Amino acid sequence: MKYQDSLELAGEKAAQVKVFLQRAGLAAHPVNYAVCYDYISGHNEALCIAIEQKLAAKTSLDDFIMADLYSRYLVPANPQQEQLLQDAAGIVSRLTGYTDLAAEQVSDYLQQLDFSLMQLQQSNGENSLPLVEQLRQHTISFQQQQQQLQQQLEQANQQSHQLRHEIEQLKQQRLLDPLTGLYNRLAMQNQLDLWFTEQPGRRIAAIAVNLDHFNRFNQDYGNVIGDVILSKVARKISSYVQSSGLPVRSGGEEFLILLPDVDLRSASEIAEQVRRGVEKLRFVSAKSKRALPKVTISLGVSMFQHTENWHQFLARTTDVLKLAKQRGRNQVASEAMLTI
Ligand SMILES: Nc1nc2c(ncn2[C@@H]2O[C@H](COP(=O)(O)OP(=O)(O)OP(=O)(O)O)[C@@H](O)[C@H]2O)c(=O)[nH]1
Repeated sequence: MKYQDSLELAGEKAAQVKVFLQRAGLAAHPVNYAVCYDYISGHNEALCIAIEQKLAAKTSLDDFIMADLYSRYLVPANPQQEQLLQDAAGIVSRLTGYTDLAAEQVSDYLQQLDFSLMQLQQSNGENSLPLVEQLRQHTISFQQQQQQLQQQLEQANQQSHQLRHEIEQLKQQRLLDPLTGLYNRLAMQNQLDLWFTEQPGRRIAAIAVNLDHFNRFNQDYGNVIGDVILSKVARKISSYVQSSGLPVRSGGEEFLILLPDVDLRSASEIAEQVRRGVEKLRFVSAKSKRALPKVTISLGVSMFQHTENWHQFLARTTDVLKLAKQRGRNQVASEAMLTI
């Protein structure tokens, strides 16, 4: 069991959770409550760090952020994964069973063979026909057993192929954001680790992208339309990323484009193209057929420095993005501006 708090302790924590949720203006529904309870308990270190970072950055926690924290740090194992693991365990145990059975059958047959040969030797040719017949029967039954085993092995082999395919699909899904289809933070982490270990001196640019005044958009038009906007903007962003780059949904309404072998100038040009592309998007409400307001994005561009780790790199890129916000939004800021 995950929680083993006494009734008294759980009551104290519940009171703290209530205060926390009230201060943050969050409803005490199960997701918010679970995230908050874990945070107050302090055992889930990764969750605590994530919340502390948000609080330090004065990010107001809302339902989306809480749902994101829930799925990232609290969500129980995915049932599909559980099923695959069970299937895999089933196939492995069946294969082990077949191997044991095959070894047993071979050993039995060899014993029978030894025994029959001994009897044949001792009989000196007399009464050898029934012995040969017995041996023939043993051989036939052994052949039948082996054929049956062969069929079972073929079946297990087919199932293991299918399983491998499903595992591959699941691995792929684990790396994708379900709303936008872009890569998620896990994929980004993997990719950055790969680039840095494969080629430590490699040039890597990052473009942080954030929708402008998206909170207002959500409030005015609702979260469902907000979601549609997010996925359309995501699609636009990825249309500017070549196959070598990585478009990522790094947070709720935040994206990141990682570009290997690109310098600051080229990355800034790409960022500007993305900005213009998104600005040109037009959205019409399916219900009222009325045009929705223009959506704009702010972008921050920086280059990886080999004296920093990738957390620092991404944090610096976010700082550059903040500069674009401060300068009035709907624009690109580059790290070169930070020193001006
Ligand atoms: N519809 C929808 N909204 C989301 C999602 N994830 C985050 N958001 C919303 O994005 C908004 C982000 O708001 P803020 O961080 O205040 O930023 P902003 O309003 O975009 O303002 P600036 O970034 O300063 O221009 C919040 O209203 C979140 O609820 C999502 O998956 N779907």
